Amino acid sequence: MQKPSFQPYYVKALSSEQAQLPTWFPSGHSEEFQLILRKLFERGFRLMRKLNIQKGNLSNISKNFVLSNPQIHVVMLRRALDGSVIYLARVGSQVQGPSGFMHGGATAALLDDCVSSAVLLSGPFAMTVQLNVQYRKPVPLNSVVVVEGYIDQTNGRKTIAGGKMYHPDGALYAEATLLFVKPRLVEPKM
Ligand SMILES: CCCCC/C=C\C/C=C\C/C=C\C/C=C\CCCC(=O)SCCNC(=O)CCNC(=O)[C@H](O)C(C)(C)COP(=O)(O)OP(=O)(O)OC[C@H]1O[C@@H](n2cnc3c(N)ncnc32)[C@H](O)[C@@H]1OP(=O)(O)O
Repeated sequence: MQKPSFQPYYVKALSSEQAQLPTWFPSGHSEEFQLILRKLFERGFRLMRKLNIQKGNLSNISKNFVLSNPQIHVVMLRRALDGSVIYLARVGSQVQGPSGFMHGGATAALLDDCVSSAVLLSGPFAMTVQLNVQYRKPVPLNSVVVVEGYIDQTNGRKTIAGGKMYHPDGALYAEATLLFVKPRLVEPKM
């Protein structure tokens, strides 16, 4: 009798998620694709549909500079356990800074956006007031990068958060610390 083949849960997850993935992403059969997502699934991240945040007054958020940029294709994942967010992004050839490499401002924008998503999805509306980026290695154009955003601590209206951008094999490109402030409630005039 033929044994049923063992199919890890992420393979099933991948096949149901694939239909939603953008066409730029490496095909579902490519090893790179399977490997990146498998590692993220194993760490508890799950794919988020942009559709989930395209409802009502949140619709403008996915139109922002990073998420709507045709040169920065983003697939968003989130881990319910701690609210961390991952952007799996493919950086196009026109996001160039130094020849052949990604512009540092675009790196900062991607980090800011990913960490902002983690903050916004986990709590009340807050804005970035400080962003400190450490650039460790130049990011090649036309490559897939993993961007991770997480919250460190919240104290009153202030939230300290962090982000990392790395190659899918784990090599660090950049890391950032951010301060978010929830705007003061403006008292209505009587
Ligand atoms: C609407 C609901 C949204 C729900 C979203 C749901 C899902 C989201 C999903 C996906 C999201 C995707 C992407 C995210 C989208 C965009 C990401 C981009 C993020 C950005 O790109 S965002 C733009 C750049 N960002 C700014 O444009 C901010 C300009 N800024 C201000 O608009 C004001 O700054 C404000 C209103 C923030 C605060 O003003 P305020 O008057 O309410 O507060 P105040 O001044 O009193 O400061 C209170 C305490 O923060 C300290 N403090 C303030 N600033 C500081 C600083 N720079 N350094 C150190 N400490 C600072 C003070 O020292 C004081 O501290 P203390 O209390 O200890 O004295």
